[in-house]
Amino acid sequence: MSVQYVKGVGPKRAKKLNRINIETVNDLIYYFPRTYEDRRTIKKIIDCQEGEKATLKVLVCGDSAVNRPRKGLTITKVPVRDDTGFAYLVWFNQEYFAKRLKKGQTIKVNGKVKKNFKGLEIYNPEITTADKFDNRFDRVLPIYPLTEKLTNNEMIKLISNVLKEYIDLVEDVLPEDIIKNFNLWSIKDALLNIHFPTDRESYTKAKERLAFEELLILQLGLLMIKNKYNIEKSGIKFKKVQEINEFLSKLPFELTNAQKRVLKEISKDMESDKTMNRLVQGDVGSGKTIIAILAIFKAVKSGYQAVMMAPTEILARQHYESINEMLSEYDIKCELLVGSITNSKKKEILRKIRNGEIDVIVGTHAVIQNNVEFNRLGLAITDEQHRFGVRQRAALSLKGENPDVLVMTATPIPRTLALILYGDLDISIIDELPPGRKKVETYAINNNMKLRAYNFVKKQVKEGRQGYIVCPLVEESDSMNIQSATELYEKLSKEYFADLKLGLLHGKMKAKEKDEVMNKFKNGDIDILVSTTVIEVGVNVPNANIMVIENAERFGLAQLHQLRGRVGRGNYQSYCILINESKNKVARERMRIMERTNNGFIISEKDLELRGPGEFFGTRQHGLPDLKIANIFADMRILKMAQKVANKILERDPHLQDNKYKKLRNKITNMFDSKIEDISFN
Ligand SMILES: Nc1ncnc2c1ncn2[C@@H]1O[C@H](COP(=O)(O)OP(=O)(O)OP(=O)(O)O)[C@@H](O)[C@H]1O
Repeated sequence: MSVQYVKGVGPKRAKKLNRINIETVNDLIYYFPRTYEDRRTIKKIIDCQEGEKATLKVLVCGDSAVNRPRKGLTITKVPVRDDTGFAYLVWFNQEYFAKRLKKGQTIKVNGKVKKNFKGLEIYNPEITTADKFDNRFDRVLPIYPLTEKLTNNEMIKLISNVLKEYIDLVEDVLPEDIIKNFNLWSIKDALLNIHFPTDRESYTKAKERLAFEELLILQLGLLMIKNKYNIEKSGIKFKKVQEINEFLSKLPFELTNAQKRVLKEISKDMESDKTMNRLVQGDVGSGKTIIAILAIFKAVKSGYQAVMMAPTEILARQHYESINEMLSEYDIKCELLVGSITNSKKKEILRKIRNGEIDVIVGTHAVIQNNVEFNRLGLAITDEQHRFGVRQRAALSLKGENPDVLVMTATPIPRTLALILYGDLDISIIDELPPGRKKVETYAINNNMKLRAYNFVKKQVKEGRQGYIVCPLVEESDSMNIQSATELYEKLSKEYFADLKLGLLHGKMKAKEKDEVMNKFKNGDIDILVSTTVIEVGVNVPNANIMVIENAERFGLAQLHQLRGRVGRGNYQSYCILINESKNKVARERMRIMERTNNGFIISEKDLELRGPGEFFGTRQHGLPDLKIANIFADMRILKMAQKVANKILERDPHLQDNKYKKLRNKITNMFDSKIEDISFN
């Protein structure tokens, strides 16, 4: 039912709610607070800390003073005190508050504490006269994510209306035995308390129940996909290929121990009659590509075709080049299939894939289009770098008669977490870098030192190296990102680096232009590449040894690590300079982590520790469905519990056929966007 019909909403508010993706009554019920403010405890003035939000009970002890320091700014101050000290209530452009207050009145206030040389001030406080009950005070107040012209108080009203009217209609999807065994709250209690908890405990119980439900649905879905692959169809049995040894002996390097181990795991999977569904996780530069090439080699020499899908055209082309270079002398035919090739060429390639003249096809999503038909697809590799997802993976493997699937990713996450997150895949980890790699020296600096950083870049270029300058991330929109990249490029070409050759790379450029720029950079015709994060994934130019990242504080640690991985790929000492404009403590700590370590697994662990609420290093990056309330990192305990339960349920009822799972089944289909044919319910 449309949210418009909830008491207090109406067509106008409904529009505002639509903007935050609330369309139905159900959406509103499931619109959870972003945080809570505990307004039950009254603080004393003497105990107030700088920056915190505090609730105080104070006596108005003087008259208000209004100041107009400049046009458009009115500052209103009211002196107050309690038995421990003195403070000012301060409002900006809200004169009317002061008018309501009289000397000698006792009030409750809630606002942000500011301590400075003038003493203690409370900024823009909400107020209530102490004798009157006010539902914004004396309780745990939910704080909702809002949109323009929709206040938190309005939101609270709407939510309490919707709960009053509709809570009894919400169905519990969890079967009774699970609720009982795990001592969980009913869905009704959970929803009431997640919005309006009376204390910490009721919040915790509500959150636990909702997170458990969400994670159980996630785990069931993932495990069902995995089981579908593993149990129901038998896969291809690839041969032991002797030529691989010859291939390996001709490589200019020896595989690292980690690469050898992972290769063994893959070979074992490929030689068995079960379908391989394996994730290879490796830190940046750990040498995943060669592992993919070896798997392709094995597949083709066993008489099958292989396909590799990359997230961007640049990367597809790069993979194509390395694969072709290494495999062509073994009589293996490779082709590149990307959006930008001409129609006639495309037709020819499609024909050759169909009749089996091409052994290996490398491309972007172009390879999952309907018109691509393989002759005998045996191996599907996706280089995900967190851009693809469960669905694309499934689409690719549907192209063959149950081909083996290999997923490569360079987003290292702790193993325990990976096991759960990638519930549908087995996992191999390359946790060792090739010998001789030098640690990328990383420095976080502030804006004042930017010129020195640029000079350092210049010095490296004069010595024959190349560099990247990564533009700040503008979250609002893609077009703003491009604008900022273009502006920076123009500024730098005219000013600091007028004597050097600069290139610009961003996501909205035509594939052909991007290619030209990348090729020029690879060939050394561009000294410095100014770029958005399009270079984040996989680009390999070993002569580039320096990277400057502007506004580094806006990037996630995992992303900074990925970006930094573009340097330090050759024999030169490499550098990464992070320009951090934030004075925020967490931002500084994050920069320090980047300075201290080059190990992606450690970085991801630290990232988890530091991540505050609101910061999003969540499921979307991993191609998994969005979660509303559970946080796979913070709620590890619940996640493990959900995984255990999911396993138990599926052991007894692999397709969830029992009627008591009916509602759960619907939820699973919804979460996985209903499209996955791979979840089999019968
Ligand atoms: N065992 C090895 N010894 C020496 N060099 C190696 C070894 N394995 C791979 N390399 C080289 O290391 C470089 C990086 O490898 P590759 O491009 O496969 O990294 P990657 O794991 O895909 O990293 P990223 O995720 O950053 O793209 C390549 O130039 C590759 O030839």
